[in-house]
Amino acid sequence: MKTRLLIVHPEPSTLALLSSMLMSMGHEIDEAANDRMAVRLMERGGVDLMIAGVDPSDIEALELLAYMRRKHRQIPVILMFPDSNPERTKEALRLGALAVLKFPVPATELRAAVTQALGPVVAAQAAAAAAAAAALPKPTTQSSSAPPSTHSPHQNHTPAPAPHLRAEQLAIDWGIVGNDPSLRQAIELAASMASMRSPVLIVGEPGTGKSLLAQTLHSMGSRGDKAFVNFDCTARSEAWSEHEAIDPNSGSANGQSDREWRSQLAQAQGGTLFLDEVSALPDDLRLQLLRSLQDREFESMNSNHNGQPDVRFLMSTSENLSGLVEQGKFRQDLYHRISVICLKLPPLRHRGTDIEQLAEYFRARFAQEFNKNVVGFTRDALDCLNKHDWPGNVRELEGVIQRGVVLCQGSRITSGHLSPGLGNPRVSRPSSMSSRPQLSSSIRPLKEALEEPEKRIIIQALQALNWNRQETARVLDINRTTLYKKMKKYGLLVDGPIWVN
Ligand SMILES: Nc1ncnc2c1ncn2[C@@H]1O[C@H](COP(=O)(O)OP(=O)(O)OP(=O)(O)O)[C@@H](O)[C@H]1O
Repeated sequence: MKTRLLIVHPEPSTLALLSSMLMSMGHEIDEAANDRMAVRLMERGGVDLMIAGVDPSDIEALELLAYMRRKHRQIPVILMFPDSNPERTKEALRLGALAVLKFPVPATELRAAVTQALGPVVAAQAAAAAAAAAALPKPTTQSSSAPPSTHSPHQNHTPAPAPHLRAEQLAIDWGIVGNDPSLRQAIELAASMASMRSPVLIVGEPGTGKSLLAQTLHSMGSRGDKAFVNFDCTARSEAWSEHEAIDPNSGSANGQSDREWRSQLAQAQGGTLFLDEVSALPDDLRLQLLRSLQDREFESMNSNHNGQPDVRFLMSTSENLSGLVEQGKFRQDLYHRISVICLKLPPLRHRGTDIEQLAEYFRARFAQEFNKNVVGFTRDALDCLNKHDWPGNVRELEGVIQRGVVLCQGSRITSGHLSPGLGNPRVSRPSSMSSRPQLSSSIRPLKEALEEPEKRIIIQALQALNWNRQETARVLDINRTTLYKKMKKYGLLVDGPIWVN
């Protein structure tokens, strides 16, 4: 799939230089010496990215950008200024420029900016190709408020409730592939609150795209050009439990958590602090979070800023937080504050045709990355993908397709290029895990073969101990974080499908 770039610059020699820098990436290039020519080429259609060199001191420097935002909102624009001009840069970013580079620009930097800008475009092309390949019924003019249909990969391509253009649009705008109604609902809700300051909790199984959605929510809003600080609560909790094991006297009393919290807030000043897997946040930091949220409420009630850092909190969880509250394992007061706005991401196995769209997207991405001429999938490979349960959700699919592209010697990925065991009958979910998984008799890598008995032992212990993790970790003689990670890996984290509306 070729992408077309439009380069705009008044200097013919610069135009030629930029074209030669980018042509080697395999893009088709159009050139325009001025705004008028650029507009004409835009109206002809087919352009995926505009790169324009402008003089920031020129009063009309941002006219072309403004035109692009008015008429071609989805097409990214990269500007190049010959001199640094922070004021104009800020204005250009506010108007919607994807990036402002200083010209002359090193070829590597320019190519990196172009690759980044075209990521969503490639995703959109892949989504469109996947939709076409799946030969879905023609989209109707159904409105997006129509009730969402329930999708199952077993259903034979139930017509999607909204036009596929919609999926394309999502991919173009935010690099999120998928047409599932619940996914779309979550993204639309995210878009509507992107510039608000209120905390948002993103809920979904591991690998469903919670971090991607958090990053998108941040980038879409008014804080998009400020810091996005990702705080991995599980890693923090693990580091902390190791520290405790070495020094049992250390803890919150020594003020370390206070310093750590302040440092995170300082880093995220003006932007977003994303607490990934918030239920793993250690108790002392939960208290810090609660205080920060309370201070925020106090501040807005009194409409004064009492020196609190200006940080928006986004959080994710793959656990049933209300269940943890009931079991006394998560503070109720904190839960009420963080769960006011809750975005729910559906598991991949409930997302019907999204499996094929995502597979096509990752195939295109990895084929480009590894420079391989892998153009699609055989029917048996698609059957395998559709039959699988995807406990690791989109992340698992991404890994499977990456492997498929690497192993594929021909032009299409076959079932043989996919992971062994994929397409076997679906494994049961945590709620119906009474039966033991069968051990395969085929010879496989040891690490992979050991996963099945490990999973079975963990399930047995959890069931025997009524899913009490602390007890289970004690009985299995592993620490709680290790148990948590293994549960996450095997798709055992969720007590019930809390993200299904
Ligand atoms: N709809 C999507 N379109 C394209 N890529 C996606 C989509 N959803 C997830 N991904 C990709 O799948 C991978 C896993 O996504 P992400 O890390 O956001 O999941 P997560 O729910 O935060 O996982 P975890 O709970 O394990 O932290 C990432 O590489 C992400 O870019």
